[in-house]
Amino acid sequence: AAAEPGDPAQRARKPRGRRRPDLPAPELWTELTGLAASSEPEDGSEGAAEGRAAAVSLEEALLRLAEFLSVQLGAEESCGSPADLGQSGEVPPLLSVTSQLLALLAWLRSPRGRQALLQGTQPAPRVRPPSPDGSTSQEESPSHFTAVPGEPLGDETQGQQPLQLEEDQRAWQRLEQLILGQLEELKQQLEQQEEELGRLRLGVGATDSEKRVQHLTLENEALKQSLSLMRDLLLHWGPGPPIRAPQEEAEALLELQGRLQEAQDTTEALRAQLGVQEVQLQGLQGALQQLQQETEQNCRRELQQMHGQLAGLRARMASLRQGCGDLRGLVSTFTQSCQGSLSEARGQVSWALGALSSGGPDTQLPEGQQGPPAGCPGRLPELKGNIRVLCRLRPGTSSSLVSVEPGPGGTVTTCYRGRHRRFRLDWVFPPDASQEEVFRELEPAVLSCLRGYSVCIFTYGQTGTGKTYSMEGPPEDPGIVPRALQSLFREMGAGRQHRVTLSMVEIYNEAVRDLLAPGPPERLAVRQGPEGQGGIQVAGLTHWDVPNLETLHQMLKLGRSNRATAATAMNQRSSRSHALVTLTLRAASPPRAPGTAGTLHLVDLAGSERARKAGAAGPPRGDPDGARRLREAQTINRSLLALGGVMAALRAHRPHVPFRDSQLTRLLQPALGPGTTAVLLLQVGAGAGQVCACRSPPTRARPPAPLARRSPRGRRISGRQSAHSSSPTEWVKWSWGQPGAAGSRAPPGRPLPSVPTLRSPGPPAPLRRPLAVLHAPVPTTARARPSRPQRACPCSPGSRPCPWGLRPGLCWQRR
Ligand SMILES: Nc1ncnc2c1ncn2[C@@H]1O[C@H](COP(=O)(O)OP(=O)(O)OP(=O)(O)O)[C@@H](O)[C@H]1O
Repeated sequence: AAAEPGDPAQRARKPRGRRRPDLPAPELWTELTGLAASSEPEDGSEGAAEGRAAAVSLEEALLRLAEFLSVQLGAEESCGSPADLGQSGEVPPLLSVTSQLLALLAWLRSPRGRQALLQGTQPAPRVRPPSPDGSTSQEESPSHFTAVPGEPLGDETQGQQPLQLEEDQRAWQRLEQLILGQLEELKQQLEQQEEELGRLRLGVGATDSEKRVQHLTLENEALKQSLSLMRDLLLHWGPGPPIRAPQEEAEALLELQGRLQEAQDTTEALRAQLGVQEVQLQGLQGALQQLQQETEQNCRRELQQMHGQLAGLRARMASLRQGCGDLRGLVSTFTQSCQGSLSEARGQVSWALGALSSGGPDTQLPEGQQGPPAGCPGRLPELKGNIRVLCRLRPGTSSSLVSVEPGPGGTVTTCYRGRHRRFRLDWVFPPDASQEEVFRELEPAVLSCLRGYSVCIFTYGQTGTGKTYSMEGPPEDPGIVPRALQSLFREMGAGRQHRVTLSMVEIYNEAVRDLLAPGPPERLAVRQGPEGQGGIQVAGLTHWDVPNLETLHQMLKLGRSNRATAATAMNQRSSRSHALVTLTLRAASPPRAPGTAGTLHLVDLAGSERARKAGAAGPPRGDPDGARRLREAQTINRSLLALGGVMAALRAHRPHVPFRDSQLTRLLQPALGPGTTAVLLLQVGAGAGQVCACRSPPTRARPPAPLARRSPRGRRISGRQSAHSSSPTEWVKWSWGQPGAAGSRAPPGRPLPSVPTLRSPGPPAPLRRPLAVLHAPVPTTARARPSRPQRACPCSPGSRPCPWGLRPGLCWQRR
């Protein structure tokens, strides 16, 4: 190497333990192959035959070395250089071994090497293997071997043989030490690998660990090959005399093999452990996922259960509240009933005392006046509750939509969009219930008016469900109103002690109108009565004394005919207004205290309706009928909503009851207040039968030709006043008054009804209400229509004459 400084072997020897960056693996391979080729003797001397054996062995060694290097390089290329193993500048021991071998080859190429080869199969003893640190000392450098090829070997040389042998022996010992050093390095590498394996056992990551294991496996393979190569070289080139070194080496090799085996076993065990851990990890992940899903499902289920329980609790609380309200109502009703009984007893006692004292000592009370009037069954209405709700099903109602359990405390079950709801009511009438059956349940309440009670019966329900049928009924099967009147008059008997007055109003589009007004229809004002008199007053409302039942029927018929009706998609003759019939029964003689008044309100409410269903929605542009129908439906629904609000407030015993929300509730305020009895007949109808019998599209009933309305003074009624008469509905408003009165007209094709003898009730009698009726209605002041209208309406600005000829304060313009 010293002789040929440019030899690649020298370059390979210099950076011992260091990678040669200037010599890539393929070039190294080429260099080694070239060396192998050049190791053959070039001169073809006689030593060639002997040297061939050494050259062949050397070639084999070189081929093995090349094979090893290829394995090593392949391992490095496939695995890359791991960061921890490939520390910068760290060269695998195999390359160091390679560099040593290259140094040896370089020496063999030198003349001295060749000479040594010629002398025997053993390698030249003067080879100075590099020191373990890679440097070659000056005295051990190949330059120390100064033999020249071709120089004859004399006796002097032979005399120096023991010395030379000794020197060779030392050189071989150094070589042995060097190899042992290499082996030490290999051991250290193995220890490092073991450490790496230990680190892998801690488990960093599956992918990195696998890579590391693969890399270490390849390293192990390479080391194994390196070891076997070294062993072969040692066996081939190793010194003969020192027997101990090969043995130790063999032991060391065995130990190393054992370690290698151990490392391989550890690697295998680690790999198996990794596989097991991966399986366990997958299992754990699956279990975790399943656990999450189960937890989520459980949470959802529990949440739903909680929601259900909450809804149940809410419903229970609502029913408890309702029950509490009912109980409160019962208690208050009972208290009032007791008070009523007491006051009645007091009244009877005082009347009896008065009668006895005025008659003299022998006076006896008439037999028939000792008890309450016949047919008045005690205090049944009060004990049944002051608000009772009955229900009647319209014939033809589909049983799949509405099913009932009829009778007292019966139930109505509705099915709407698959949702069933059940309602318990005071009484439920089946669809085939007759008018007689319905009235029988209401009769006690009706008759209680004779004892001074205020009773209100009204029908409520969707349009076309039979409210008017139940209330009025056809002539051949009369409804509640005719039967109630008949029953009352029958109870009063021929020699009746009551004065009966009648009033009848309708609420059309929130306007209160007198259906029995002798003059043209007018909008009446509803006012709160003066302090002390209480109740509600309707200014201008006529109250008619009714002498007998026939007159009463005629008047009701007249009022009905004046009511606003119209054809809708759901009812051919739909009531477009709320109708209120009020009958006041004032006791005029004993046994009742004079002036004691009972009131019976019979209310036929307009039907609640959906504009779309009733055909009122979406009127074609410019269709005034459709627009009016829509407005009617809106006001009807609004007033019914207000009625619902009032009922809810009464039921909940709220301090404020919103009576003022609509004209309907204002008018009904006296009938719904404390101490009164209200009976609500709920009309229910659903299914095909509910639809109007005439399946043809709703025909616009042609209103009768407008009457030639004229004021009593002969002026034409126009503009806003005549809007009433130009209504599209079928109602006909016509003035009705004393025969021959100005403005009396019969509608075309309609005979004038036989006019009963009416008389104005005159100023109201002083009011004496029974104590039980705390808020009995105060009859409004009956206003007799003046026979002759005033010439001018002083309430209008500029003394413009009132077109209706009304008295001052009643003119609509002023109002
Ligand atoms: N119980 C019944 N038996 C026989 N026919 C009935 C019954 N109930 C209702 N009808 C019929 O149903 C139709 C509609 O009834 P009605 O006019 O009384 O309904 P309504 O509820 O007053 O409607 P609206 O609110 O529109 O005035 C009428 O032709 C009536 O004869």
